[in-house]
Amino acid sequence: MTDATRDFLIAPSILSADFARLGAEVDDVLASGADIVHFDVMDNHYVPNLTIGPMVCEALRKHGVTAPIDVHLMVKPVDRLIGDFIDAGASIITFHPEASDHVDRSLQLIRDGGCQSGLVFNPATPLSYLDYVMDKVDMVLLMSVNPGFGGQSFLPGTLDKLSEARRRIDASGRNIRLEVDGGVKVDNIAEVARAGADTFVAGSAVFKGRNAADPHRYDSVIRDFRAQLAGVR
Ligand SMILES: O=C(CO)[C@@H](O)[C@H](O)COP(=O)(O)O
Ligand SMILES: [Fe+2]
Repeated sequence: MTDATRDFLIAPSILSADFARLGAEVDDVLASGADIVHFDVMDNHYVPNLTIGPMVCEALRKHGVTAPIDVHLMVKPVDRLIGDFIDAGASIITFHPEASDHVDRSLQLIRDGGCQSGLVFNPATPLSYLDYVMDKVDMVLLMSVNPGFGGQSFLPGTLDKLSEARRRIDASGRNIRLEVDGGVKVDNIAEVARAGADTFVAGSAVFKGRNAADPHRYDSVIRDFRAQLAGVR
């Protein structure tokens, strides 16, 4: 495994940000040390919640956000929105394989649009969806909660699944990120990293963790995450 594949990235989920001041929230969290912006798209069909779409992604780019935007599509069908998010400035687009009739085609659409591609696995979705498309994914995202809402508790069964995903990624010899999403907190991030994750989505933990002295900064919680990860390297 190369060092590059184990660089740890912190990806705050803006689902838990203050939507009334989203641009400023994204600026603040990036200035506080976050690496990438996790952008949850929910359609009230594939998941029982409704959030934000390509116009908001485009607005963040126009606002001046230059960090990678990691679009997590929880929508069905997926293909038309892939094109819209490519045009809106997404950097990474992941989708749930059950929500696409043609997984290979959806992955290819993302790559053809110049974005990094990935598959998302719900807690009960088997990793076998990777079997014939490993060469078409740049990211594997394991849900550690059932998708649809922030603020849920980490499902412990995810740890073994992360180890299995890490084995598959290492065996592929490709530089594929292993992201985890749901219930990641300061007190479990080290264990999650030890199981094989290198990219950590955290919504409520980050946005409820404003600095006590300055409510526009998140340095202290992001520093706490990194301190935990430093012990894992
Ligand atoms: O995709 C989702 C939920 O479906 C996530 O990205 C959540 O937004 C993570 O929130 P926390 O569990 O970290 O609060
Ligand atoms: Fe997400």
